[in-house]
Amino acid sequence: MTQKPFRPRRSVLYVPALNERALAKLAHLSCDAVIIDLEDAVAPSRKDEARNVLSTFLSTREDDGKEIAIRVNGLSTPWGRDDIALALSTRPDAILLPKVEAASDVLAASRLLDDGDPSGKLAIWSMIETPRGLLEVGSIASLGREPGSRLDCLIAGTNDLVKDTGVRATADRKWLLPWLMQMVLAARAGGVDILDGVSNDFTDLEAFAAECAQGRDMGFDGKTLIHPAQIAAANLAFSPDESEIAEALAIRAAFDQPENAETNVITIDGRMVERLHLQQAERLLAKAGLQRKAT
Ligand SMILES: CC(C)(COP(=O)(O)OP(=O)(O)OC[C@H]1O[C@@H](n2cnc3c(N)ncnc32)[C@H](O)[C@@H]1OP(=O)(O)O)[C@@H](O)C(=O)NCCC(=O)NCCSC(=O)C[C@H](O)C(=O)O
Ligand SMILES: [Mg+2]
Repeated sequence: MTQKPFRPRRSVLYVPALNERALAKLAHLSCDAVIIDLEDAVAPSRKDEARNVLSTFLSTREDDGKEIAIRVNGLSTPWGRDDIALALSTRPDAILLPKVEAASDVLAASRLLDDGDPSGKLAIWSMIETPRGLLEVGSIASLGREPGSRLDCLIAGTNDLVKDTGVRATADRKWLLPWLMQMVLAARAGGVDILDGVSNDFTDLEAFAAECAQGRDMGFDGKTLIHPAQIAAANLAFSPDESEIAEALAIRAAFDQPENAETNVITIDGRMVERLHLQQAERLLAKAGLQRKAT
């Protein structure tokens, strides 16, 4: 299977599609990706207006390297198909499907994209935010391993999960943690990225930094954000630090030695290092922008 090119998704900012002032700010923000929301951030009476604003924004913006996803409305709503048509005409990098409950939801959206985007460049990201979606997360994520699959990323929707399950949203997220770990596991099995849910209090940056650190330690690739004030902490938490980079470079250098070419277990600074650690090191170095040059 060919490896997908690495895209950093440390900080992924939601912006309501109707908020022109916020859209105009995006070019100056240092988030890795943006999700422009046509779903929950837009009232039902304003969906058409939001699509128009978004269309103008996407057709006039200059590419600044950020990944752009459009969060469409669900296909069972009156707006989902028009949102997908908009995505096909404006060509973001991805559409984000809300409230995905089964692999068939992703496949249905993928079929709608096939006619307008036969090359399969438009990726699909999927929210996991309902009890059913959570129970099906393994089969949803496993689509990522299907040849030609558009599924590229899962996103935890913790607000909807709290609403639908009745768990209390505590600062330490203790009731959500088992479900979040389930999502991480499913994403790894399916070979897709997984992003942590949002933190609604955008004024308590200390608590936010702690939540980012928790998400990083749980294995998330990045965090979804609601406010520009949250970008710096997410970028910091989900970037490898200097000592991790140094250690990974040492592992790469050790396995590059000709005498280790046929060796799977070596010692570095008194610690056992296996080839599996080399894979881990290469993934970390890719995150730090230090991937090996193609030969
Ligand atoms: C939460 C907000 C409504 C707060 O907005 P505001 O009161 O305007 O905040 P500030 O005055 O502090 O804003 C300062 C300037 O920053 C700009 N800004 C604010 N938010 C954004 C943003 N997201 N992207 C870009 N720029 C932003 C403001 O425009 C101010 O600039 P200026 O006007 O020039 O002074 C607001 O932050 C917001 O709307 N956030 C996103 C909300 C959203 O999209 N929600 C839906 C997605 S979250 C979700 O659904 C999760 C999931 O589905 C689940 O279930 O968990
Ligand atoms: Mg939601």
